[in-house]
Amino acid sequence: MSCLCITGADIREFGAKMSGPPLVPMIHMIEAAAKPVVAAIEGVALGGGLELALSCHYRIAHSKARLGLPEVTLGLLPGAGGTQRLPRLIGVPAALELITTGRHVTAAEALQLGIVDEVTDQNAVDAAVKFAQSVEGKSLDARRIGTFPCPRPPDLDAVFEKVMKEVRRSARGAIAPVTCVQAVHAAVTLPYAKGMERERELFSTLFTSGQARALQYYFFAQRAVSRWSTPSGARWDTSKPRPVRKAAVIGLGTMGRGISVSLAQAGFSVVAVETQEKQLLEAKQAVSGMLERDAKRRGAPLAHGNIKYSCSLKAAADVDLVIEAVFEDMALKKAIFRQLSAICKPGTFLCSNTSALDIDELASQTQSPELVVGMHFFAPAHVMKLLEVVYGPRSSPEAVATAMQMGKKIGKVSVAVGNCRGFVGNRMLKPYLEQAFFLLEEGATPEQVDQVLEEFGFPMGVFKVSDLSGLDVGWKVRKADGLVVPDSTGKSARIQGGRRYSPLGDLLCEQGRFGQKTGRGWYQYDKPGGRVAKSDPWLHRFLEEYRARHGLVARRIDQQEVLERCLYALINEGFQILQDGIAAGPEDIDVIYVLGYGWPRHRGGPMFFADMVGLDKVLDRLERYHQLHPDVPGLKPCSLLRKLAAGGCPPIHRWREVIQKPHSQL
Ligand SMILES: CCC[C@H](O)CC(=O)SCCNC(=O)CCNC(=O)[C@H](O)C(C)(C)COP(=O)([O-])OP(=O)([O-])OC[C@H]1O[C@@H](n2cnc3c(N)ncnc32)[C@H](O)[C@@H]1OP(=O)([O-])[O-]
Repeated sequence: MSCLCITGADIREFGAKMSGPPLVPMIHMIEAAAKPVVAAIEGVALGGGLELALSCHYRIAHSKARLGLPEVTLGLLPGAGGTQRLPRLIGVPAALELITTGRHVTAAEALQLGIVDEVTDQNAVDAAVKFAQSVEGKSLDARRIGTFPCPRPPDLDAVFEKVMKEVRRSARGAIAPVTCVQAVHAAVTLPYAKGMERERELFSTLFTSGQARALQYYFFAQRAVSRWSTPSGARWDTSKPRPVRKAAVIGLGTMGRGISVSLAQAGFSVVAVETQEKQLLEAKQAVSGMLERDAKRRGAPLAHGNIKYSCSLKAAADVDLVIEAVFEDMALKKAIFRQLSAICKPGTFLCSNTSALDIDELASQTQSPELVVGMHFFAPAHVMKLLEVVYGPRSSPEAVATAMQMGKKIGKVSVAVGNCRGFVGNRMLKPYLEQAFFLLEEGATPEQVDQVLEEFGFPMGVFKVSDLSGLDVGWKVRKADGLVVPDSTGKSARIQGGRRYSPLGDLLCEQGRFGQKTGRGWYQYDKPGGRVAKSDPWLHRFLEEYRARHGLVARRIDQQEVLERCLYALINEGFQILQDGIAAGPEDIDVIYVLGYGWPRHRGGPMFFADMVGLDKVLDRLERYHQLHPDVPGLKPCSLLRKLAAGGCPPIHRWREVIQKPHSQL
C-alpha cells in the first residue's frame, strides 16, 4: 500500500537536471507487482501523482482529495502513462475532457468516473489497509490498467475530429491541448507499448517548446505576485492585514453589483448602497439573480442573507472596509470619500474601484489618507480573477495588506501596483489602442488588425473589444482631457500637444456609433445589443473619406507590422512602468495582462514575450518605428529597455536586479 499526496513532477526542475528515479519504469514495476498495491490518496494526486496512482491496482481517496492531470496547463501532456491509462480506465470522452482541460476533480467525481474505487471520510491509509484486506487473494489480472483494451468509440474518427476542432478553437494557438488529443488517439489506435512510445515522443516535443516555458513561467508568476512589495519598503511578509468582516459597496452599477456578489459569496456581510430607491431595487433584483444562478451552478447555498441594501451612505458607518464603485468622475468620487471619511468608524479602509484616477487625490479628501487604496476590479467583477490593488504614496502597509488579503478571500489574484494614470493594465492599453487607430489611418481595416491579434491568441481583437465595452467610455475620458477639439481648419485635429493623435474613435462617437450597445461601432451588429460583429461597408467608406480629407495615402500594411506596432508599443510602456516603480517586477505585469486583458497564457504575458522575442530585437524594431513616426512618443524605446539590451539582454528572472539597481551596468 502506498500513501499519496503528490502535486506531480517538480516544475522547478524542468529545464534543469531532474532528480529522483524515472517515473515510467517505477509505474510499470508497481503495475506488474504480484502483490496488490492500494493507493491511499489524501490531499492531491495531480500529474505524475495521479499517474503513479493509476499504476496501483486499487485507489482509495479521502473525500477532500483532488485529482487531475493538469500537465496541459503547463504546456505539457501527462508523460508517465496518463494519456494511455486514463482512457482505458474511464473511456475516451471523459479522459479527453480531463486531459485537455487539466481540470481537477473532487474525490466524489473521481468515484463517479471510476478513477477511484472508494472514497472515505476517515484516514485514507486506514481505509486502504481495510480495503487491501478485503481483496486479499483476488486475482490482479483485471486490475492492471495497462493490460486493458482501450474502449474504442464506434465512430472513432468522427469523435476525434469533433474534439480536435473544439480543442483547436478554444486553445487559441496553444499546442499542448492539441497534442494531448493526439496522445489519447494513440491509446485507442495503438497497442499499449506503442502508445507509451508515442506519448513519450509527443511529451518530448512539448517539453522543449517555448509555450511550455511560457506556461511554467506563468505558473510561478501568478504565485509570486502575492509576495508584494512597495518602493517605500512595505512588504507582504512584514505587513499585517486587519480582519474585515463587514464591507460596504457604494454604487450598484455593473461593477458594484459584481463586487457585492463576490463579497457575499465569500461570506462577508455586505452593505450595498445606491442613491435612489428605484436603482436600489433594480440592483437588488440583479444581484439576487446573479447569486441564485451562481449557487445553482455550484450547488452551493445561497448567500442572499449576507447583503443589506440601503439608499444612505450612513449605512456604511460600522463597516470595516468600503469599496466605492460609482461613475468614473473625480468630483463625485471626491465628494463620496469626504462623506465616508466623516461617516465611517475610525480605522475603516476606504477603497476605490476606479480604473484610472488618482488614488492620492481621493485620499487627500479624507481624515486618514493612510487608509485609502484602490481596488480595481475587472468586469464582470464576480467572474474575472484579477484585482489591481493600488497603493498611493500615503497608503499604509496595513491597508495594502488588507486589500490584498481581501482579494485572496474572494478568490481573486491580487497584484499590488503603484498609483499613476491607468495604473498598470489600462496605462499599457493606451499606446496599444493608439497604434491600432494609427494603423487604420495608414491603410489597415479593423478586420485586419483584429485578425492579426486574434491569430496571436487574444480572444478578441482590439476593435471588437472596443465595440463590446463601448466606444463612449474612452470618448468621455478624451473629452475630459481636452483632446476632442478641431484644428484651425475645422477638421478633427491629428496633432495634440505636439504628438500624433487619432480622432477616429471620437468621430464614430459623434455619429452615435458606441459599439454593440447601439448596434454600430467599428463593426455592425444585427440590432442594438447584438453580439456578432459583421464587417461594415459604411466604416470602410468612412475610413477612405477620412484619409482623403487629411491627405493620407493608404498603404499595404503587413501582419508583422500590425503585431509589432501594437504589441511592442504596449511592451515599451510596460518597461516604462517597471522603470517608474509602478510594478515591482515583470511577473506583476504579465499576470495582469493574462488575467485582465486576454493576453494568451501560452505566451506568458507581454514582458515574457519580449524576453522570448529578444530584447535587442524589440528595441531594434521600436527604434525603427520611432524613426518612421517621430511624433509618437509611445514608440520611443524606454531607457530601461535600452539598459537591459545594452547589458546583454539578461533573462527575465534577472530584470529585477537591474530595476532595483538603477545604476547597474547590466
Ligand atoms: C515524466 C513526468 C510526467 C508528469 O506527467 C509531469 C507532471 O507531473 S507536471 C506537474 C503537474 N502538477 C501540477 O501542475 C500541479 C501544480 N500545482 C498546483 O496546482 C497547486 O500548487 C496545488 C493544487 C498543488 C496547491 O495549490 P495551493 O494550495 O493553492 O498552493 P500553491 O499553488 O500556492 O503552491 C504552494 C507552493 O508549492 C509550489 N508548487 C506547487 N506545485 C508544484 C510543482 N508541481 N512543482 C514545483 N512547485 C510546486 C508553488 O509554486 C508554491 O510555491 P511558493 O514558493 O510558495 O509560491
